[in-house]
Amino acid sequence: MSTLILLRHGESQWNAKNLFTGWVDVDVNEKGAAEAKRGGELLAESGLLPDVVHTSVLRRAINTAQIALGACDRHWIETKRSWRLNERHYGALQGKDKAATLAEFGEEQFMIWRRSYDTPPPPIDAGSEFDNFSDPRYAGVPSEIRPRTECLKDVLERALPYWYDQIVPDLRASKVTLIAAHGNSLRAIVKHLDQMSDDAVVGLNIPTGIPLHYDLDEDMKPTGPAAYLDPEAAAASIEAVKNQGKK
Ligand SMILES: O=C(O)[C@@H](CO)OP(=O)(O)O
Repeated sequence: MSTLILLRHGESQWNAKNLFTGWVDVDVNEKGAAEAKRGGELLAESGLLPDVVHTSVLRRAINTAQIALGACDRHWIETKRSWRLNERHYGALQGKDKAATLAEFGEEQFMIWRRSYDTPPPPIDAGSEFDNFSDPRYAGVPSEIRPRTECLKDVLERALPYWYDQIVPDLRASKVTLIAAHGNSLRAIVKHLDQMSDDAVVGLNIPTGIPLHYDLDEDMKPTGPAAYLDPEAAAASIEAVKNQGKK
């Protein structure tokens, strides 16, 4: 059996401001750092001590992982990072206020952009303020696959090669494996693991900073339902994520 832990970054500066974030590299705020620390304490309390951590290349996931690992004395473990674990690229919505977007376009369009499986927001304009296309960290990503917007299906398609090539080998080697990533990149991974339908994943929201524990069999299938290490806090945070944008 293999142990996998998924951890969404703690609250970010833009989560708190209610802005669409995507590939914009904002950090966790004070509350987010506290959530990350608590996440690490939960790992220690549960005896789930990671042997390896995989993160995106965005600082809110990188710093959340480091704070959480520090809190359970595993700050020294092997670390791997990939753009394939990044948040969904939010296209032209990056930097926009969620409540203002909801008011301007209406709830149906807002929810299609936020949660539909296969409809991406409009692409971001090249050279606009929150366009990350030429950021040096993506220099090694072929330009034809470097996104200017993404739907969840696109995220799953770019995350799966990393899952199979980098994460599954660690799980097969019996390493307790932590993935520190983002609301939508983790939704894609959960969809894959739990074999959720395209319709069911619309209702899936991931709380900030609370480790989600999976036991996987040798076919990398969950042996039972995944469990949040603090179910009560997870339920409250899921509700808050769900209602973002609404006044
Ligand atoms: O703005 C974003 O990048 C994401 C995660 O914070 O938001 P949402 O939950 O609306 O997909």
